[in-house]
Amino acid sequence: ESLSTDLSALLSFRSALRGRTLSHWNNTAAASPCSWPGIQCSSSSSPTGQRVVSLRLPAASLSSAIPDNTLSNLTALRTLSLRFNFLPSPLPSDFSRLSSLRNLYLRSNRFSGPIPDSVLSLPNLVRLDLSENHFSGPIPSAFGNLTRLRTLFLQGNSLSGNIPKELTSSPLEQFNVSGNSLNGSIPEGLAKFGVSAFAGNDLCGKPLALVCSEDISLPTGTAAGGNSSIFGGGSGGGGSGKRKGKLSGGAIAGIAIGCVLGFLLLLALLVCLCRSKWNKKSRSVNATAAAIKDLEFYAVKDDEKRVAGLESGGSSYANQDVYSVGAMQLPKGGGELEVNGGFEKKLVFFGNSRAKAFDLEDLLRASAEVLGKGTYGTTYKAILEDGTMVAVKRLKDVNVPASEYKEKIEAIGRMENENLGSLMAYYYSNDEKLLVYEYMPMGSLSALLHGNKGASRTPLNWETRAAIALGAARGVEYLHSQDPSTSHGNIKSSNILLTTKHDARVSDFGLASLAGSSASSTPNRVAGYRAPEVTDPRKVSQKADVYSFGVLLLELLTGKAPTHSLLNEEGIDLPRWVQSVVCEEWSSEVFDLDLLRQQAVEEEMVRLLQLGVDCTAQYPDNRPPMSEVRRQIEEICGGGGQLAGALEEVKEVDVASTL
Ligand SMILES: Nc1ncnc2c1ncn2[C@@H]1O[C@H](COP(=O)(O)OP(=O)(O)OP(=O)(O)O)[C@@H](O)[C@H]1O
Repeated sequence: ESLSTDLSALLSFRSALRGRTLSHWNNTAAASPCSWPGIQCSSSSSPTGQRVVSLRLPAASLSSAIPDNTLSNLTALRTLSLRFNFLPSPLPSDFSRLSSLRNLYLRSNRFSGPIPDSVLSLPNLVRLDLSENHFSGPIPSAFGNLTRLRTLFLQGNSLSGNIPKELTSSPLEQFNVSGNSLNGSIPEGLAKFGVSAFAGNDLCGKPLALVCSEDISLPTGTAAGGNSSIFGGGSGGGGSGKRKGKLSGGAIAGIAIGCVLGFLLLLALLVCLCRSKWNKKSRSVNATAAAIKDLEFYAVKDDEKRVAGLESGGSSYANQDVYSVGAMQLPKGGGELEVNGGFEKKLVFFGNSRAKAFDLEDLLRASAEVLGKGTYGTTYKAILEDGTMVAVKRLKDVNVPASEYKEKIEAIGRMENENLGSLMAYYYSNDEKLLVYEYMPMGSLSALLHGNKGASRTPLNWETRAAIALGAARGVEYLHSQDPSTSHGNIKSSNILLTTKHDARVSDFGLASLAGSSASSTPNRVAGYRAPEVTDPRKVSQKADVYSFGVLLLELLTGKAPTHSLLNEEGIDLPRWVQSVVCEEWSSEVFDLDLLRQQAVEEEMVRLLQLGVDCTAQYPDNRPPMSEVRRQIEEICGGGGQLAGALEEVKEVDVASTL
C-alpha cells in the first residue's frame, strides 16, 4: 500500500461520484494527488512513506452511494469529511478497512437505516458526526467499545429506543442526540452534556426536568386499592368506623406530594418549551459570535487557510472539522455575545433578484475557511448547504454611529457595475458587523501575480493583464462617476478579484470611511499603494485612488508587489524604482519576465508603464482623472474587440493550475 494505491482509490472514487470539487482532481497533471483540493498527505519522510491522510469534501454536491473498493482503500486515512452532501446509504461494506480513521464527519447527508456496523468497527475513532441524516433504529451499544471516542453527534436523525448505558464507558467530551425519537431514561454519566444534548426526544432523567416514573416513589397508602387501604389508617384494613370516609394522614401526604410533583413537571415542561423557543431565536446571534470567535482564533493562530465550521462550538450544533485540525482545541462554549439595542437579527439583502436567497441561519450552518485578514477585518469563504459560496467579511473596529453605518453600507449596496465586486447583504448588531459578498472563485490579482511561483504555474500573458487593467479601471471610474466625493480608498491587487473568465471586479470599496482608528496604523502591504499626500487613510480622495491605481498598473507590468523585498532593500517604493530604471533608459528591465517573452507587445507595455508612472505623480493635480486613465488603457490595449479575443483565449487556460 502506497501513494499510488491511494491515487487509484481516489480516481475510482472520482469516477463513481463526480462532485463539484472532484472535477478539479486532475490525474494528468501530477502523479501525486497530494495537491488536489480537499486532500492532505503525510510527509514523505514519515515511516509509512507519503500517504493520503485527510480527505475533506464538504458541500461538494456528492450524491451517489460510495461504492466498495474506492475510499476504503485509503487505508492511511485519518480524517474523512463528507458533510453537507447528498450521500445516500449504504456506506461501502468494506468501510471498516479504514482502521486508521480518527475523525469521521458525515453530517447532513441522506444516510438512512441503522447505524452501520462498519462505522462501529473503526477502533480508533475519536470524533464521529452522523447528525442531520435519516438514521433509524436503536443507538448501538457497541459504541461503548470505541474506547477513544470523544465526540459523538447523532442529533437530527430518527433514532429510537433507549440510550445505551454502555456509552458512558467511552471518554466522551461532546455528545448530542437531540431531535430523535429516543425514550427511556438518560444514563447517569451523560447528564453532564446538558439539556440541549437530549431535547426533542421522549427522554427522562437528569439533566432533563422530567423525572423518570420509576424514580417517583409515592407512599404505599396512595398506591393500593383494597378494601380499606386508602380510607384506613394506613395500616391496611384495621381502620375504625369513625374514620370511614376520611383520608388518612399518609394518603393526604401522598396526594400532596403527587400534586407538588405534578406541578413541578408542568413547570419544567413550560420552561423547556420557552427555552427551546428562546434558543431558536438567540442561537443565530450567539452562534455567529461564538463561531466567528472560533474562526478568528484560527486566523490568529495560523495564517494558513483552514477549513472551519461557521457554527457555534458551544451550541448543540457544534463545530466538527475544526476540532480535527491539528492538535488544537477551540475554546468551547464561550463567545456568547450579549447583543443589545434595537437591531434586526437578520441579514439585510440588496437588489431584488438575490433578495432573501439565504438567511443568517444558513450562513451559520455553512462551512467556512479563512481567506485572509485585511485592514478592516477578516474575510471568510463560506459554503452554504446548497453549495452557494459567499465571502463574509467581519468588520473590526467600526467607528461610526449605527445610522451612518447603515446609510454608507446601503449606498455601497446600491452600486452596481460589472467591474465592481457585489455586496449581497449585511448584518448589523452592536457587536458584529458582517458584509456578505459574492464569492470570486479565482481569488485576487495579488494571488494570481504573486501566489504560485512553482514550475506548475501558468504565466499571466499580456492580453490577460491588459484586460484586468481595463476592467479594474472601469470599476474605479464607475465609482468616481457617482459623486466627486466618492472614492475607493484602498485600491490594491488583493482587492482586484477575478471571475473564472479573468474579468476584474474591484472590491472593498467604501469601507475606508467606516474604519476605526486602528485602520490608520498602516500595514506594510497597504503602504506601498498609498499616495504621498494621504496621512490619514480614512480621508481618501479620487486623486489618491488614481495614485494607487497607478501602483497597481506598475505591479501588473513588473510582476513586483509594492512591498517587494528588492524595493525594501533599496528603501524605495515601486513607482520610484520604476522611474529610476526607466530614466536611465526605456529599458525592458522593469518588465515581468513572463511578459518579455511576448516581444510583439513591448510598445504597448511601455505605453501602459508610462500611464502607471503618470498616475503615480507626486502632486495630485498632475495625475489624470480615472476616466482618462480608462480611455488610455482602452487605446493602448486595443479596446473591447481585441480584449474580447484575448479573453476567449484565457478561457481555455486551466484556471485551477494558474493559481
Ligand atoms: N469576494 C471574495 N471572493 C474571493 N476572495 C475574496 C473575496 N473578498 C476578499 N477575498 C480575498 O480574501 C483575502 C482577505 O481579504 P480582505 O479584503 O479581508 O483583506 P485584504 O484585501 O488583504 O486587505 P484589505 O482589508 O486592506 O482590503 C484577500 O486575499 C482577498 O483577495
